[in-house]
Amino acid sequence: MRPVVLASASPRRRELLAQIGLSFSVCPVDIDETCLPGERPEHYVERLAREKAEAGLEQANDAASLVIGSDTTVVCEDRIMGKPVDAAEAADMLRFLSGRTHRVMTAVALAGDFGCYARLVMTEVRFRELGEDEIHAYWLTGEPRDKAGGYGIQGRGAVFVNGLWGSYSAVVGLPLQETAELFAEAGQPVWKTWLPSAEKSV
Ligand SMILES: Cc1cn([C@H]2C[C@H](O)[C@@H](COP(=O)(O)OP(=O)(O)OP(=O)(O)O)O2)c(=O)[nH]c1=O
Repeated sequence: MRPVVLASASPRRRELLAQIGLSFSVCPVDIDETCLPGERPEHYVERLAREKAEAGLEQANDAASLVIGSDTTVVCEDRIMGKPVDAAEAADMLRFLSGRTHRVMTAVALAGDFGCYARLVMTEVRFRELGEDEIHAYWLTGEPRDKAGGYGIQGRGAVFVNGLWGSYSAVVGLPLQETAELFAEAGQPVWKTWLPSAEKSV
């Protein structure tokens, strides 16, 4: 397997990638995440995932590296939600998501000497009705701060969710099945890393 780099500062993406058995290094990148005028959310998330992967490849010392970039955005009735900047914005997002079904859009991109491959994954998540007191208490836990839509399904935010259709790992930040697909497309199937060393060359 070629050297794998995760171009992300997200601890969730790190945990998810480790889950499928890959060895990798982490190299966060700093890109402009401004949405372009009139840009559709699905184009926006895929563009950012590609830009993160490509910026990571530029930073990597090894030209043989495979670099992963990803982006997650919550979309509810054409409202695009990134990470809340403060308590008021977080509460506003959660009030809007309350009792509704929203879409979590996550794109993953893999950049290497072959170019850049990407996948866009859409997952529907339904929230039950939320109360003002729990919205306030949830902010105080610190969990909403660094998460798109102001919640984390893998944490306390799980108690808000009463339905999910699609990819759980994509909601948390990295769609694992699609990530493995990109590695296979790049000629580096993930399952080969699971083999004991003696069988790796087979
Ligand atoms: C909806 C949802 C999002 N999130 C997180 C995943 C992402 O880390 C974050 C969305 O922000 P992103 O801008 O996609 O990613 P990031 O800034 O955290 O990391 P980087 O750009 O360096 O890769 O929201 C959860 O952890 N749980 C959830 O349920």
